[in-house]
Amino acid sequence: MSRKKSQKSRGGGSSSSPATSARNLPPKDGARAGGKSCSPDSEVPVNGVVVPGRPSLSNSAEFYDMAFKVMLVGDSGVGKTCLLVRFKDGAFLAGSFISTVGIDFRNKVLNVDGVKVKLQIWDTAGQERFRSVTHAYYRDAHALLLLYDVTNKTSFDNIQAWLTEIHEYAQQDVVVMLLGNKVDSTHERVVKREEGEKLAKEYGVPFMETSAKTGLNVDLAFMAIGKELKHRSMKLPNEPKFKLHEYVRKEVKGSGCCKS
Ligand SMILES: Nc1nc2c(ncn2[C@@H]2O[C@H](COP(=O)(O)OP(=O)(O)OP(=O)(O)O)[C@@H](O)[C@H]2O)c(=O)[nH]1
Repeated sequence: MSRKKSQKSRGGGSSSSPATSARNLPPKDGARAGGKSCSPDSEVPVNGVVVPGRPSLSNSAEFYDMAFKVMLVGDSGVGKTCLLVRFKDGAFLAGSFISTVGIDFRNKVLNVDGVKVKLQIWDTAGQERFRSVTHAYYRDAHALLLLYDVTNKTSFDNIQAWLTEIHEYAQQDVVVMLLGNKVDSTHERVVKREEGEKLAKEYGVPFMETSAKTGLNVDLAFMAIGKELKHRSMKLPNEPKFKLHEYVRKEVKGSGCCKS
């Protein structure tokens, strides 16, 4: 599958403008990027967790102890690619919006309490026409970051439909986190933080507002997922149970504050 993006106007929704150009993305780990090898590292899934048989090298040539698959989902234009690029490269892809075609992944190894946790992060296309492609990837996902755009009410209204889709296609115990992105756009905001919080509470999922532009809460979102997955898979006898909701509540920063 190609990871080229088709250019389209801003404003979200699921229009399907024809492809005109590819975005000048930084190099990616995913196989679909520039003809690099597509197969993830030689890892053996054990109880759904990808555990290397020996200290392993990831695509990004970093050792890790355990690996998990994380998917970014949500309407087209909510900022999934930008969130991933911010997390992976610490950069923001400003300029014209070029929509993802299909699906692609990038790796990042996090140090979670002394354990090297590799997140293989799949960036999906939000456009309706790619839905059947992304459905196939839900099954293997350990965590899903579900995004809406705080400046786009439709993307927020569609969260319910995304959750229904997740319940239909993902594993029952998949970790889901709701993210309200683009909080830097204060003047264009149409979805209040309280609305996001209420919806997340209704569905029992952790919630935070993020900005791929400023970096607000971006590292935190992935670290929270990494911590939850690591604790689930290790379950050390003397270790207190990790409480994802509590961790997020404690660590999250408000949009008026600082960078993550
Ligand atoms: N102000 C602001 N703009 C953002 C932010 N994140 C993304 N954008 C902009 O929103 C547009 C869409 O971002 P993408 O990351 O391509 O959106 P996407 O969810 O990957 O879209 P699809 O690939 O179509 O699914 C781009 O013009 C970005 O520059 C953010 O945090 N703040």
